[in-house]
Amino acid sequence: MADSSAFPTVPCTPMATVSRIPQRQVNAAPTSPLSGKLRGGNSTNPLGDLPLGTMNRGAPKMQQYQAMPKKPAATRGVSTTIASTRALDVNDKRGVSNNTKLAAGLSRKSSTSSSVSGTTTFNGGHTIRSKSATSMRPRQLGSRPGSAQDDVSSSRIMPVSVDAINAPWDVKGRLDGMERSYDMLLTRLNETSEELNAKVAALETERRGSELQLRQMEMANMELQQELRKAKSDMDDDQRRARIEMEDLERKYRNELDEQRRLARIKEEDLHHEQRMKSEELKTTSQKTLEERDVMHSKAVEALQASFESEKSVLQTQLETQEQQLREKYEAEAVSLREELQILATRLESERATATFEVSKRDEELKTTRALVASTEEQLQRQQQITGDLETRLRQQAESTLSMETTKASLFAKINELENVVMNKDSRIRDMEKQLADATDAAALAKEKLIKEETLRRVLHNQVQELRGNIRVFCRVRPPSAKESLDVADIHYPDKDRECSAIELIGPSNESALGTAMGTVSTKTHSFGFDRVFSPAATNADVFDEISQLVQSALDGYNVCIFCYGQTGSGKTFTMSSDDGMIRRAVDQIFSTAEGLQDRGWTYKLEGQFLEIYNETIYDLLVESDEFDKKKLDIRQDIKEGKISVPGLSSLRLQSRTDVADVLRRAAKNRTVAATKANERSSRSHSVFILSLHGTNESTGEERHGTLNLIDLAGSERLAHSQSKDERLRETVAINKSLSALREVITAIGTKDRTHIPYRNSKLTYLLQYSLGGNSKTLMFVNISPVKQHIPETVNSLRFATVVNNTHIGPAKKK
Ligand SMILES: Nc1ncnc2c1ncn2[C@@H]1O[C@H](COP(=O)(O)OP(=O)(O)OP(=O)(O)O)[C@@H](O)[C@H]1O
Repeated sequence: MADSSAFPTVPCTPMATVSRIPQRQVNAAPTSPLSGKLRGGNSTNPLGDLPLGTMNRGAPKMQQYQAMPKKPAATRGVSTTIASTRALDVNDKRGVSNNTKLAAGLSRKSSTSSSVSGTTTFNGGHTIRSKSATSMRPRQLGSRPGSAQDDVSSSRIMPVSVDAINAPWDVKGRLDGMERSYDMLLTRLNETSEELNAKVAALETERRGSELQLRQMEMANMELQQELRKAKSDMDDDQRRARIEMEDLERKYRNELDEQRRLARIKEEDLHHEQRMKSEELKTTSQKTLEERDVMHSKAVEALQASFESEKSVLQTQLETQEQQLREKYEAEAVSLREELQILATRLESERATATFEVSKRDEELKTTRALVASTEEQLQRQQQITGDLETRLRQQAESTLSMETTKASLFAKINELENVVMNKDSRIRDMEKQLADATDAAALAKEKLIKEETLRRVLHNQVQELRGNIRVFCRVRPPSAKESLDVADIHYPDKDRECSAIELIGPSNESALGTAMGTVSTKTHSFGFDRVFSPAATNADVFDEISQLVQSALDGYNVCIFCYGQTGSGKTFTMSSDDGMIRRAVDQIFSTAEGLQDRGWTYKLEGQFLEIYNETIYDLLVESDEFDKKKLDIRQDIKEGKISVPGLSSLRLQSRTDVADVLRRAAKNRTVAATKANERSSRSHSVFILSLHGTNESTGEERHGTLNLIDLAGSERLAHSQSKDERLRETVAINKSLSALREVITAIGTKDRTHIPYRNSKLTYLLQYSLGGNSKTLMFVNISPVKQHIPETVNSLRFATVVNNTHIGPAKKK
């Protein structure tokens, strides 16, 4: 039996190959190269490797077999049956390349075996002839134990020997021999499969050569056919001639033939008679012989039949066993194949899934690409449309350009005309411009002259003031706040469009006894005149414009004293110490002018001091905050030098506007600290900013010493009105004392007899001794409130201001 390992796994692909093999090739497997491959894939076919030559050589062997000494027909018949079964087996296996087909082949084999392969007839010469026997291979018939291997190794033909055919009726031995041959063939099959492949290739080459030869032969055939046609026509001619001759001869010999026939018929009848007689005799003899032989043959057939039956049953059993084994093997193989198939299917499924995924991905990409293509096409269409529109517009543009060219030409003509007109007009305009320029120059000259005259007027006015020696007084009325808007005093500015020096205050109603009896009410108008009156509309800039020349005097070496007088809340601090107040503006101007004077050789050194007089005590506003209030300062007079100093008072060098801003900030901070200690202290103290200027001229060697005192006085309310108590009372007394002293000093200065001027009555007057006493240019701001309720205080302030304004202090001197 063939080893199970001899059945290699049939791959899937060869199955497909098999299914494509034409049926003709399957049946004629040994001669087909494809069947060779098929055999290579199915090693269970022991005859599958028989080469073409071997198979072809089967015919002579068959003839040899037929020519062999006759065996008992029954024996040969059995061998033939087995051989034909094998042959069928081989053919079936060759034709079936998968398990299913193999199983079908096996079942077919079985049925074939049981029907004793085709027709078995007994001929007179005891020869068994069958269809299977004629188609089977002689080598199978001749296989026997011991000789098979040599035969296979020496040749692929199974040798057929007469001895084998005449071998004794050892069916088992013969079967064993056949099985061994079968095994050897199987082994050989594996060995020769490669050779077969090579041979198949060679056969293929041979086939191609044969095809070539066939084509050549076809060509030759065609030539031959042509010759044949020619020969045929020649032959037709000859035939015609021969027929005529034949007919002649026929006619000639017909009579002779008829005669001969008649004679032969007579002779035949004689012979027939004789033959019938002899035949009767022979028939009788033969009948006897045949009957004897029939009896003998019947016995032999019966014996053969019995032996055949037993052998058949043995074979049947073996066949079934083989079939069972094969079935099991094939089933196992089928299972493994199925598993393999399953694995392949799984793999295929996963590959299909991957492929599906890939396909879907590609689909997505395709969709995206299509969408992209669609959008691109859309864009292209849009672009084309735009291009079309643009072309249309271009055409329209070209047309309009053409028409514009025409228009342009006509316009050029018009332009030329207009240019001529314009040129004429230009010359007229130039004339007019010249006239205008002349007029403007004249106006500028007139304005300049006017300004100069105004300046001159002011200078002269100042000179007159200086000659008169008066302290100048500026009156400033602050605007009412939102709260005060319903209680505003009736204030008039009678010369607001001219000198701006008069102010009228309409007092409260007065009802006299007579007036009451008469039923009349009188109001008093308080009229005052000062150097300048500023209405609520005036800004600090407007105010500073009027005092800038006075500030300039400090650079020229004069002592300048500017102070603000007025009741609490009348606008003193706003005028003097606010961000754009007189201190800031005066210092700015001094720095600007000093910088301008550098060209003329002047260098200025500036120093600042800031003090506060509160309750007749002097405080340094430029010390550190924690030092404030700790240092007590006093005033010292240097009669020789003619100046007042405060020893220990901080004096800061001011080199820039920033330094001045720092000084003001520090002073404001200290005043805030002081305010927490004494409520509303800032209103109830005098603050004095002292700017000392020392100028030297390198070119001329001149020196100038000037002082600018900017003073924000405490509120000037009268004691009777203040209703103050305790500390507040003390403050008020101190304030009134210093302000009274100021009044007294100014009054004393204004008198003709100046023997005693009470400067030392207060710290304020003592400090301002040289600023008030004739060696100074002094300016007093009288700040007044616009509130009706404050009219009495306002009138009081204005009266004091009038006194000051009328005071003659003599001309100031340069130092
Ligand atoms: N010309 C002005 N224009 C606008 N507001 C002003 C003007 N003058 C004063 N004020 C405002 O009036 C209020 C009182 O002014 P300010 O503090 O200067 O008065 P004061 O006389 O210095 O008072 P005190 O004696 O208490 O220091 C402030 O709010 C100030 O801003």
